[in-house]
Amino acid sequence: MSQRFDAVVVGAGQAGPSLAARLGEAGRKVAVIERHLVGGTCVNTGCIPTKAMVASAYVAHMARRASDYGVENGGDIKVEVERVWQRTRGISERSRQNVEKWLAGMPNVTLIRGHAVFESPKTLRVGDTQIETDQVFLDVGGRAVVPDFPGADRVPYLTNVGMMDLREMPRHLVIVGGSYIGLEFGQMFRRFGAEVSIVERSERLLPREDPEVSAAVVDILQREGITLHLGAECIELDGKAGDVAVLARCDQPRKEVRGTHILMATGRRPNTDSLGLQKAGVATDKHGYILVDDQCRTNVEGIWAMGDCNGKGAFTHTSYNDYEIVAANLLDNEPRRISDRINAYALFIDPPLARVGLTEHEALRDGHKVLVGVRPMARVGRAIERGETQGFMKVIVDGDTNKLLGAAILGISGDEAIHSLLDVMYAKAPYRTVTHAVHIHPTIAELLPTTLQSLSVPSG
Ligand SMILES: Cc1cc2nc3c(=O)[nH]c(=O)nc-3n(C[C@H](O)[C@H](O)[C@H](O)COP(=O)(O)OP(=O)(O)OC[C@H]3O[C@@H](n4cnc5c(N)ncnc54)[C@H](O)[C@@H]3O)c2cc1C
Ligand SMILES: NC(=O)c1ccc[n+]([C@@H]2O[C@H](COP(=O)([O-])OP(=O)(O)OC[C@H]3O[C@@H](n4cnc5c(N)ncnc54)[C@H](O)[C@@H]3O)[C@@H](O)[C@H]2O)c1
Repeated sequence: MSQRFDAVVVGAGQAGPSLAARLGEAGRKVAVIERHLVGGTCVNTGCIPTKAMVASAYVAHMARRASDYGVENGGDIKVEVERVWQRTRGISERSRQNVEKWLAGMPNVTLIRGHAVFESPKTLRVGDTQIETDQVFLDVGGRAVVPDFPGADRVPYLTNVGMMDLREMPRHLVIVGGSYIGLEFGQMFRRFGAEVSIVERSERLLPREDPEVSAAVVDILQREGITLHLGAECIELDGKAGDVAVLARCDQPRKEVRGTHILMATGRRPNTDSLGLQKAGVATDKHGYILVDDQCRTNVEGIWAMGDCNGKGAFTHTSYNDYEIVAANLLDNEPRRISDRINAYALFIDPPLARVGLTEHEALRDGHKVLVGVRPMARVGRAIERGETQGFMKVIVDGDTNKLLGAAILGISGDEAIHSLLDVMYAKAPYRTVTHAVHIHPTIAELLPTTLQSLSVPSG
């Protein structure tokens, strides 16, 4: 069978459905091809279910701390794992169903289920169906990458996908990789009652962050009883279901961390290896990320790549922004670009780590005249009143231009408060815009002006 569309979107993750909607509204006949679950990683096995679980873990944590607030709840807290999963699944499934309904109601858009492969730049195959089109928009995302550790072929392990199907509470979860996935799952499972060990190759957690950020995150996790093994080299896996071990062979002395379950959180790779990109002539880098220009165009006329698969971002908001860029250029005559994007993300441990722009290290490396302001959360009224004073806020300003270069807020509600700095950075306004703004009392953002009034040249 053969079908013809004006445009084909491959992947119904964070960029694809929104672009399909715009193209359909513009009168184009559009196919969206999805091989698995509509909504992609974020909705089904990523942001949405993990943040739902983080919320359960937070409640468990605060319930244990209830008496700090003068509330007695009768002693031991029991986490009913099956109910946590039911709640999580419910939230994720409703989100997926909403996207499915949205797609089904889009004018001029057809959802085709199956795995798409290029046969030529303007021809794709999905099973027995050949699809001819003028334009292809790839939004194929990525998946967990598991290094070729000795033992990985015989020792059972989980990735973020398997974590969603777990039905029992691990007695001891051993996590390889101490970054977003490892730290978010690590803290939540510790709060659910599991023993948690994290094995990380780098000498410090989150090595891309400034050292005091890494140190504060280590402190937060260790206070909750998470065991960290940093600088772990030459990892091997051993054992069988229910009794597994992660070994760091090159360490002196050699390390062995035994547990009941292993979670691999060692990064992701793009889903571009089974897409037939060679048949279309689409170029990738050596890791398989599709090479794109500043407006998500590949090297082949009529083919675009958006989201995690182009390697220009690894977040839901960057994937969605890629859609906005493509739509603006194609449909609105507005030349939006990836390079206009300011790096921003949050690590959703509790308290969260929110980041925008450059770290202090990056700002110094780039030759800026760096000024830094720091304020511990223990000196932020709202954090004191809430009894959640871990962490600090740090702002980085260019002393020549008076512009904000970056910020980190490791602290309660930092993931929200940081947007008042991010928006000023997008506006390219001087940092004094923030110091002159009157913020609401008592909030976390209220102390951002004060932090900016304490700028000085960093000592180290
Ligand atoms: C555990 C976890 C937690 C996360 N938490 C956050 C968070 O809190 N905040 C945040 O911003 N980001 C988070 N992320 C990252 C976020 O999920 C991704 O950046 C985002 O989903 C990328 O969207 P995408 O559209 O590029 O790809 P995806 O969401 O991966 O969608 C790609 C889609 O393409 C389909 N597909 C692939 N190949 C084909 C093919 N050949 N034919 C047909 N269909 C195909 C896939 O089935 C999938 O549905 C998290 C990720 C993980 C794993
Ligand atoms: N809050 C969020 O926005 C959020 C949450 C979860 C995931 N994500 C996305 O998912 C992606 C994947 O997250 P991730 O944490 O798996 O990957 P990552 O690439 O961020 O980190 C991988 C970690 O594993 C370590 N590692 C790699 N190889 C190792 C080895 N051989 N031995 C020991 N340690 C090793 C690395 O040093 C690193 O710390 C991220 O890029 C992120 O964008 C985002």
